[in-house]
Amino acid sequence: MQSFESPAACAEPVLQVSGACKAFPNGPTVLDKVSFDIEPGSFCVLLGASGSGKTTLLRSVIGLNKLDAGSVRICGVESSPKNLRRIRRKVGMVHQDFGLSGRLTAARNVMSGTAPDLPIWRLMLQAYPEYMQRKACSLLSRVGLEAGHVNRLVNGLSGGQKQRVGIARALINAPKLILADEPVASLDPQTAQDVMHLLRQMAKEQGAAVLCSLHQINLSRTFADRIIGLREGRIVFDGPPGQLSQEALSRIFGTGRDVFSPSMVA
Ligand SMILES: Nc1ncnc2c1ncn2[C@@H]1O[C@H](COP(=O)(O)OP(=O)(O)OP(=O)(O)O)[C@@H](O)[C@H]1O
Repeated sequence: MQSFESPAACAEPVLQVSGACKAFPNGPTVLDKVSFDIEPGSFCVLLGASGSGKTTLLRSVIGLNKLDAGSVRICGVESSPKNLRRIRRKVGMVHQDFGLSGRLTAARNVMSGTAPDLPIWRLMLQAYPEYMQRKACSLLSRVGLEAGHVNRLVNGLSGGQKQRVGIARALINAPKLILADEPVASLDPQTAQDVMHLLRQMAKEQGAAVLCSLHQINLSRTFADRIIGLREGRIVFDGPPGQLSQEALSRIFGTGRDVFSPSMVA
């Protein structure tokens, strides 16, 4: 089996999801035999309506939800409790609600992304090595945060600025895979476009694959290399954006009245 330390790590698929099944106690099946691989560097959108299982799938990939059946491998290593620390070093996360500490500065939030590699005392004292501070500043500059905001508390930043910080934090460990859960859901349409563009550009630059959940059809078409359509926990479409026909959209979203509501189109 390939180890993370090997220079050739991740020549195989970055992510392999195999027969993933999940149901919550007394609830319906949320993931139903979900299987797919993601190749290095690919920008893959997980497209589905609310409740289709996108968040559950992303949480299962990183081991936050335990699967009832099936497996997840990241760079060939099984995502299991005993491997969790190693796995998380290879994965960056971008959250819908940014997942930042509002009372910490932008730079400190970015450095907190190095948690799996730092001794706990450094995290508690917020005592980050100088090279890490330089790296955080460099990333914040690359994601377009103005220099004057680097040492500002995140609470004082706009939504778009916060998500730039979130992307910089996801990148600080040079991940092979970025998991982004509805990363632009709370942003206005123009900022959503800008942030999606940035996420794609930064991931491509760094050679990271992305699995990004979205419910906006236009954003998926614009930014994805590949779209996986999820409906009621099943994959009902898997292909490039050019193949996302009206019929495929009906499979993903059904034919209900709100299928093509304006809120889906960013
Ligand atoms: N911890 C939980 N306990 C019970 N049911 C849950 C739990 N988490 C999710 N669910 C249920 O699983 C289903 C899928 O939820 P999930 O959040 O994965 O969907 P989603 O596609 O991400 O939706 P959204 O776009 O609204 O975030 C929903 O019916 C939800 O109510």
